[in-house]
Amino acid sequence: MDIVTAQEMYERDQAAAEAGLAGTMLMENAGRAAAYDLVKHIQKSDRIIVWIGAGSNGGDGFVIARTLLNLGYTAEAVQVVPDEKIKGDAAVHKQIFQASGHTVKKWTDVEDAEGYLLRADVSIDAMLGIGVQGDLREPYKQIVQHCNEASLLRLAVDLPTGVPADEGVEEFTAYKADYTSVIEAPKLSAFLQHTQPWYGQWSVVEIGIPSQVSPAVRRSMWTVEDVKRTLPSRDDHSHKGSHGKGLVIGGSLLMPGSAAMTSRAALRSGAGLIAIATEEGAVPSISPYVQEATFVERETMELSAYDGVAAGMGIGRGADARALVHHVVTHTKGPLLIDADGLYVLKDFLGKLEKREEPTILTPHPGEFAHLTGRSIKDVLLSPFSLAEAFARRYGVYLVLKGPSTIITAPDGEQRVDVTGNSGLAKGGSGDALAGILLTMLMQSESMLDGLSSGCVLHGHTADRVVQQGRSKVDLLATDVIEGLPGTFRTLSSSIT
Ligand SMILES: NC(=O)C1=CN([C@@H]2O[C@H](COP(=O)(O)OP(=O)(O)OC[C@H]3O[C@@H](n4cnc5c(N)ncnc54)[C@H](O)[C@@H]3O)[C@@H](O)[C@H]2O)[C@@H](O)CC1
Ligand SMILES: Nc1ncnc2c1ncn2[C@@H]1O[C@H](COP(=O)(O)OP(=O)(O)O)[C@@H](O)[C@H]1O
Ligand SMILES: [K+]
Repeated sequence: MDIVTAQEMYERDQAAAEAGLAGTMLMENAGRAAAYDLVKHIQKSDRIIVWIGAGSNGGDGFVIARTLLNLGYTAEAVQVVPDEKIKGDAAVHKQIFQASGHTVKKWTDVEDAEGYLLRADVSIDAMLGIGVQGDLREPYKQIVQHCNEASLLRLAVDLPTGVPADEGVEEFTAYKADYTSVIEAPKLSAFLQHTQPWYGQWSVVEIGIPSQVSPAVRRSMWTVEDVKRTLPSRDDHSHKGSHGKGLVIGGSLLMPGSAAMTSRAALRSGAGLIAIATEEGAVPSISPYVQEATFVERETMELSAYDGVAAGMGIGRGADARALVHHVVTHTKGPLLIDADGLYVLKDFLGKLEKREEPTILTPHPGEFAHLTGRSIKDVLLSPFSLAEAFARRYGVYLVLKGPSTIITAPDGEQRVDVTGNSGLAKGGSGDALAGILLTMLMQSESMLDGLSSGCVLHGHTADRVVQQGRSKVDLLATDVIEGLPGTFRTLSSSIT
């Protein structure tokens, strides 16, 4: 499913119009689709108020109110702006609403809002959508404030009023939705840490824009269904060499667990062979947890003997670590993933990545990405899509920017978003497990972007499954996720069980 900016959404609208789908038709589709989606959250006995704003989001509101009334719900349509502001397609739908025998109520002052809210169980926000610019003006601001304070169910259409569609906007006032029925495609703000909570839960309704005429967007969600579709199959005649021979360069005397978890996660994800290059003194602490792995000495490791290398977890941030990562970046000829401490020390010679001919994969969380880019974490969280794209293009790398919504960017700028996972993963070790899964995926997948995207979903989806099946978000450990992988593989593909 594509993820769009406001501009890209307007371009779709335009393409649909050129294909003959008039704006009024699209608005009818949008309103009806949203109404049928929203009623899943409404009881027949609920009293509903539909707030209608000045633009096309308000137009959707007239269609929604008419559909709800037709279905036998008790709904009031409240236009929050003067009549002259209702124009174009929205005016057509207002006309149809009235011609259907319904009355348009008006919001005139703040007491009105309180009165309406006192009588309602459910509020549907069809005030503003992707057209919002800057902070809310009156009367929207007051109405939003009253709605947010009232004890009722808050639903929204397309976007909660006031939430910007795009990234980069820090300050805004917005309607706090419990659920949002998103029109046609999710907007960037549905995935950002500071805007996503305003949506509540959300899902997307299809409104009839022919996908063949929609301008291509190189940004989409990657889901469990996509993993099922693209997961590498395990050939009956395969041998261990067929599934990838990987090297994990990680761990140290004080941080042995990281290398153990990355290696174990790689093996649990199907890697054929895993070798570990760690500090000699750490070997006895690591080997009991991954009996299947072999060990190689860091001084003599043969970097070109592997189908994939993952480096950096638990190596520390001192001069030795820096020299190690420098050596690895210079001499590894195959695909190379760098994580954790490796990213920290990489900063001084990032330029070297541009010269690599085989894929480089960097897997920072926002703090590590801020360090790599010299930006603040706040900036990273405000504009992760554009910063990730610029960085991936500049250094020619695959960038996995981790978080509740993980953004995977290819060197050509194509982006995927993984929304699986839960706050149980916000715990040391989760990133190490992910690095191991990704190491296997990068060795086995025909498409690097598909493989990395699937690796992120395998990780998050497994955490979700394990939490549903006995663990909680409080006690979940990275090792639980690793040991949950077999269950995930069993549910994903009958050909591998
Ligand atoms: N493909 C599409 O683009 C479709 C869009 N539809 C709906 O149309 C919406 C977009 O319509 P519009 O472009 O009219 O945008 P909006 O419905 O968001 O409204 C824009 C209006 O709000 C006013 N406004 C902007 N910022 C404001 C602020 N800070 N305070 C107060 N008023 C402000 C503007 O002056 C303008 O009148 C979508 O969100 C969706 O709900 C659907 O009807 C059908 C298809
Ligand atoms: N609240 C959350 N919801 C979903 N996934 C999360 C959440 N917090 C963290 N994660 C995931 O957990 C992993 C954490 O990685 P990282 O920050 O590198 O952890 P570590 O410090 O353990 O290496 C990432 O895959 C990230 O997407
Ligand atoms: K809205």
